[in-house]
Amino acid sequence: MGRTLYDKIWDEHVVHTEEDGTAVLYIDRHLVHEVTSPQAYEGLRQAGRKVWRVSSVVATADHNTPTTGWERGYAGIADPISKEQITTLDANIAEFGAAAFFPFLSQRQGIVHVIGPENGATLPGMTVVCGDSHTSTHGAFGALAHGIGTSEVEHVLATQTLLAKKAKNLLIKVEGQLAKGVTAKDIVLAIIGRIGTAGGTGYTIEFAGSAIRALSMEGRMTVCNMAIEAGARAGLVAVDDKTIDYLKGRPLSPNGVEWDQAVAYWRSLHSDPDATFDTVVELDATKIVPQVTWGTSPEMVLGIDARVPDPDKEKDASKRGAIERALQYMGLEPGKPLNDIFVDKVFIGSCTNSRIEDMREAAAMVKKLGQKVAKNVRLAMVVPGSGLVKAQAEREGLHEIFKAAGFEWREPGCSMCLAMNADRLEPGERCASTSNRNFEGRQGAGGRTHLVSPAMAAAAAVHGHFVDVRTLA
Ligand SMILES: CC(C)[C@H](C(=O)O)[C@@H](O)C(=O)O
Ligand code: SF4
Repeated sequence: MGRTLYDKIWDEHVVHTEEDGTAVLYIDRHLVHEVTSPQAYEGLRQAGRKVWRVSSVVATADHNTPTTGWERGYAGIADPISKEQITTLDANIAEFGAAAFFPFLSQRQGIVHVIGPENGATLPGMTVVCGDSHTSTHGAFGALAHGIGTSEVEHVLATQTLLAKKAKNLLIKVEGQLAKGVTAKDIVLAIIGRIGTAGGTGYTIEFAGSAIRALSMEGRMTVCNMAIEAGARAGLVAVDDKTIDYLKGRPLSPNGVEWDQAVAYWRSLHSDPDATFDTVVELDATKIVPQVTWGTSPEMVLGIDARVPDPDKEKDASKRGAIERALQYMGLEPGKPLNDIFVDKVFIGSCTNSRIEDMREAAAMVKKLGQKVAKNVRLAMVVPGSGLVKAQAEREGLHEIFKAAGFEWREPGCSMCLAMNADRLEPGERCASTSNRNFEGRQGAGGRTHLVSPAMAAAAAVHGHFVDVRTLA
């Protein structure tokens, strides 16, 4: 019987399965950041344990790092708790070791889900874990990657294994060509709009179809990044030439004979033609329009040509209540066209959309519009996902386009994706954001988040309100 890509990677890594289905899974790559690792290392220390396979660990500081003031070094980290988390990671890696460590201020530092792939730390067929829910991102490389909790971080550090139960297989097929201006972010928001934030619960999602094949690796990472917002712990895309080309020559990628052997294996990393999925969902890419979230969950999303929903039209009482609460929090009136929503801040960044292609997409929109950030927008910021992305963008002159238009060009990190560092929304502020979560208070207490693509965020910054980027071509 044919196997899915998920089945194949799972089978390769199972060490043992209990009668109730609980499996011991071997872990190839462990990505570590400063938020979810301190207690795990402390646990090892107290038990007198070492890290089982130091060469599997790749670490960086990202959530708490400031995006300004790097010239002041560690003194530039204003918040004492942030500073402590960052220095604790430094000390833990110094004591326990890692294959690679990109600390605060280093040139390769960045968001863990950006630096993993760009350094070749994420390879096809691997099991990848990180104490972070957006680890699903790495599934874009045909790796089985998912987030784990702090106690599991300790377990993996100590044993190189994870206890897990196999999920079901969900195939999401997106067929057809995207319209101009419609991007990977719009695909994944449209998927979540369709299946809901619980649609993928209990599944590993494989994203397939011609629209997914046509995406760059960056685009595939954007899609897999938000698999977790669709309820699935892991998302996958089959390996193809793009995957292999992306990885060639990366610092931690294999080379020489090992590269050839690896590529031969990687080419088997796709679902067999006769593989069966527990559930199949199909989307027509030609019908996807630029998406904007209007509420406080990623599933509260509509095309830019829509209006804010009217709770009175919802028959289901609990859904009606959810819409009412969301609209109240978001300060929105039913029936308002989405393109009449004005924003106070714009954030282009996060592990969803801070790679070089996202920077290019946003810069191209700013350049095309040829105007400055609108007067009503208090702050428009672009935060590259890593030091390497920043350097590449600067080589291409993208920072000059942003700065000339009035955007701030910052140092890499999670930044305003979540309020764990100095970048945040003030109560009541409304933000066009390229991140992945729009929960209440996510970007700061009382802050209002609208999730969009980089092109949509750039256009909102210049116009001061949302606009359909398809009309700007
Ligand atoms: C801080 C971390 C544990 C968290 C996560 O797991 O995703 C964060 O990255 C987020 O995006 O909410
Ligand atoms: S950028 Fe945002 S979603 Fe991604 S790891 Fe950082 S906080 Fe989490």
